[in-house]
Amino acid sequence: MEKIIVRGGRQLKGTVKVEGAKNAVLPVIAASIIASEGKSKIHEVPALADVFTIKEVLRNMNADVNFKNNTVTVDATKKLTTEAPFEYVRKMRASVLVLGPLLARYGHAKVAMPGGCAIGSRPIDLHLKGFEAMGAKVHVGNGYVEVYADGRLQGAKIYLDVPSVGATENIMMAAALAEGRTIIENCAKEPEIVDLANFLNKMGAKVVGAGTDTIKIDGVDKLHGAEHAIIPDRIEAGTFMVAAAITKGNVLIKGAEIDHMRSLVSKMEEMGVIIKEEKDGLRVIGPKKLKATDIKTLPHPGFPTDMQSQMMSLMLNAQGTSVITETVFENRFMHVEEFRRMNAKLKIEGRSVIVEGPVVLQGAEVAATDLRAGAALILAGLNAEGYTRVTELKHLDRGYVNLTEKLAQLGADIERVDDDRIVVNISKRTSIS
Ligand SMILES: CC(=O)N[C@H]1[C@@H](OP(=O)(O)OP(=O)(O)OC[C@H]2O[C@@H](n3ccc(=O)[nH]c3=O)[C@H](O)[C@@H]2O)O[C@H](CO)[C@@H](O)[C@@H]1O
Ligand SMILES: C=C(OP(=O)(O)O)C(=O)O
Repeated sequence: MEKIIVRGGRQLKGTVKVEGAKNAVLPVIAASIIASEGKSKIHEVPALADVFTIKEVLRNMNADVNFKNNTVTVDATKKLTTEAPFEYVRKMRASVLVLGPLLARYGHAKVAMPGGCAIGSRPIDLHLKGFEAMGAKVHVGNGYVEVYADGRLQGAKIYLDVPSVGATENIMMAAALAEGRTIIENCAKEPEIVDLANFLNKMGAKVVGAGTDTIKIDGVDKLHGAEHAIIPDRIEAGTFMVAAAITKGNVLIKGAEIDHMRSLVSKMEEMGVIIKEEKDGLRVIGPKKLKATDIKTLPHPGFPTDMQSQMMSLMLNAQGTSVITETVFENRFMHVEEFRRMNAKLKIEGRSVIVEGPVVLQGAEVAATDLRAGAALILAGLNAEGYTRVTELKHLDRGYVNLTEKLAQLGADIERVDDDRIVVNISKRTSIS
């Protein structure tokens, strides 16, 4: 079995470069299939398992997709098929993002219905409600969702009950070719929404308001391929920020975009972490003692749910009681049990977790319950006694490129092994002073 083995106690120092954002690249690649003319060239693409999955989804539909040197080229000018089977959606829920583009271009799309996952039930009712408002018919059956329209979709006013990232993206892409104006109210405001809108506009779409809570899209007749560079991954950047802070280290995170991470930066500063803006990124310096704080996950610009478990690792090292409240996903505390295996003092109360710190974490064999939980357990291992062995790495590989190598370059004692070797001589950590 593959696992990552971390021995705690090393201070991280040096520079690490952030990859392009997973949550931006997936919708952008999906959007590229709306183009009936010309190729799209997408730069700063991270070599993630999810990127390979979306590439296979598109190839399976008859698009030409190539991925080389962090650039993806898509030629979708041939007639595409309009189906994404379960084998892809099972691997990655974001496969549902082809619904909007296919519906816009062909008036038909059929995609396996995504189930729930380790963080919640994750319905797609708001995506479908948006399509229906634009005149599409929706049929759900036999594990598939099928959407179809007679003729062009019609622009509509759509209010989202919750500012769903995926629903905003799917509706924005469908509306790009609709007749007339679509207005999405209470939409998501994440930086990845802005990146998608920028890409669509380069393709010839007319999208305004991305990054605010109302987006207006004036439909056009067709879109063409475009060239675009993906924004930096704010969650990968945040993960390295926590790694620096937890090890009392000093790390320059190149490419980290402070404007995308204000809530995280301010919470980490509250905990005593020093964060300095430099020309090409953020320098993060861990304090001798971390202070406890509270966080509540919220849609952007609130605190991101995708940083919740990593913050739990940091809080376990802080002086005093911290409280984490998860409001975005109803079940994103699976990692609590794994942290407990490492001697963490955590109490779940409804949608909150009470974190008692500081605690001397002990290395243990733990499983990544989702991709961010995997990262959080590695972070905890960086300052734990002895060896932490993290399994279920398929989750981690969906969202992080070479995390082991990058942390090792910063000085962590970490390796990824592909066998069942038992680590003997479990040494005590060298203390981080
Ligand atoms: C590929 C990608 O970009 N993934 C991100 C995206 O996921 P994703 O787009 O799936 O997340 P959403 O913003 O849609 O989900 C937010 C909340 O809305 C609910 N909901 C969503 C859609 C819907 O039709 N009905 C409904 O009730 C969800 O169950 C969840 O409770 O945003 C999440 C919230 O920031 C992040 O954690 C994910 O990393
Ligand atoms: C939950 C996440 O992603 P996804 O929506 O792709 O599952 C994440 O990136 O933390």
